[in-house]
Amino acid sequence: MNSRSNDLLVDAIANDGYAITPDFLPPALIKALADEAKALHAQGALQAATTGLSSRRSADNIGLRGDFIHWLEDDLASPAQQDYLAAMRQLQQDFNQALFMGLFELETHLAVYPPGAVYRKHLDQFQGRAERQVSCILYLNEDWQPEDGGTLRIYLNGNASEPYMDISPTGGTLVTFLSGRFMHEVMPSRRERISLTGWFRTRSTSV
Ligand SMILES: O=C(O)CCC(=O)C(=O)O
Ligand SMILES: [Fe+2]
Repeated sequence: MNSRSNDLLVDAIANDGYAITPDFLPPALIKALADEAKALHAQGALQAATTGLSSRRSADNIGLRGDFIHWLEDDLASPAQQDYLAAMRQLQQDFNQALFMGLFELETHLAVYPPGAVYRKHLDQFQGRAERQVSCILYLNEDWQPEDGGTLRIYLNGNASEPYMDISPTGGTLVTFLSGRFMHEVMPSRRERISLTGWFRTRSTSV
């Protein structure tokens, strides 16, 4: 990835609040990250994701959010994960230099959505806690076809159900958007759907 593509991304965030960047990372790296997610899933090492601040999935939670996740830790990162983290550090620096965003750290997890799983309409900032500033979703799916479904639906006008835009989770595509501005939703897919999702944060604003 070159800095010119980051320039376009940063400009799009400044102008529109979101950016869609195909081929953010090279295909070999995307494949390595996808293989790691699949291996973790096969080992049963992924945890059922939860919503809000709770850490346990309840029966009705699964209808809200059906993915399985693995949080990345800097000191345990594989070489492929380190390459991803380095690209994200560069992006963080570019955001801070161009837009004075004061981004301070990245929290990130792998996510596997089994066929049919969804993540219902939500905002990535938890109520009363504004540290998550920019949501960054990198898709890891090879040969995703339109009929596979699994689009990310981003609502463009607050809580209103229209207008919206649908983005296919094609491997290598990075979607970034302002975490506090856009409600969004993961639609069901007929294939397993894999991603690496990160949030750039500012320092805690909660008291
Ligand atoms: O995977 C996606 O397209 C979006 C995931 C998401 O909204 C989240 O993890 O908060
Ligand atoms: Fe989200």
